[in-house]
Amino acid sequence: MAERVEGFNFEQRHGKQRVRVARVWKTKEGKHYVVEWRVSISLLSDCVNSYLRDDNSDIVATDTMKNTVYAKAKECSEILSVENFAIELAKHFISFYRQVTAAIVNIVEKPWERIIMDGQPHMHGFKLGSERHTVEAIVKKSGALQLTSGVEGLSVLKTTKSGFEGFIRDKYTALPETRERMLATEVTGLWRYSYESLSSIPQKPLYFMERYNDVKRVLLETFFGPPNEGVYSPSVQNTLYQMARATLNRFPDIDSVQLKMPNIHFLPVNISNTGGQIVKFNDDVYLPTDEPHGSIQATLSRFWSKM
Ligand SMILES: O=c1[nH]c(=O)c2[nH]c(=O)[nH]c2[nH]1
Repeated sequence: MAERVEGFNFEQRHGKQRVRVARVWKTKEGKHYVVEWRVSISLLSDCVNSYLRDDNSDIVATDTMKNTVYAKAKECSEILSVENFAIELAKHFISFYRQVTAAIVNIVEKPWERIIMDGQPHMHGFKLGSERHTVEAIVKKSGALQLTSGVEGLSVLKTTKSGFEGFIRDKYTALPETRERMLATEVTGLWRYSYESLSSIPQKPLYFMERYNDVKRVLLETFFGPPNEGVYSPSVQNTLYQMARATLNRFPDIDSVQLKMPNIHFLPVNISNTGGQIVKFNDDVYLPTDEPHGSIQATLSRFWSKM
């Protein structure tokens, strides 16, 4: 989106980051639903004069963008997925302002979950869960759409069925080979949907919310394996690939999956003093660490995907 300005190439965008909004919906029967979103907006718009001279006549004020988040939240009279809210916001900016050629809306949803008390879902009580649902919607004036959903902070750990063998050994290698270790990671996932226009997205208001839960389930099932036997992981790399592949195989409307899976190490504890060994590691006592950690990431796309 570069343009030529005074003999230079010039690219610009402006927006409002981290606008926080919560929205509550209440049914006649007294059941409440709540979402909390952190919304970031970035507009590609023809407002080059504001950079070149004292002329703000083409600027959509970022304060207006912030207000729009609250106004649109108010307008949503029915519960909707974070994806649909992002698309609604983006649609507003590209259709309302002649200057705006594309809107990029990123939202992170805070994981408020209905509390269950004595097996009974509470009508208006919620507690904070852990992993967060994310979305990026890019909408152009033409109606072209790029929709990417994701999950962040999905921390998982298994205490066995993980090993790491057969890697390069050289004069700096100290890591022993093993078929028995802990495997822990914090998954960040992004998946791009195949819908390429505003008119092609599914009409069901909670479609993408269900997809989010289904993708998470497939990622977790693949990471852990069946409850009793589990599944052996020969490396984080292989497990990551299996997770990405299972997602593409299961969901035909997802074209591309990116996974980041840091290898969070649990170090075996062995302690001795001159009197002998105080703690001898027997796959039982570990030193949990967060630094340093391995970093493993990959993107798997269908051949025809544009990601
Ligand atoms: O699953 C792993 N992948 C690696 O690339 C790696 N490197 C390492 O030291 N341990 C591990 N484990």
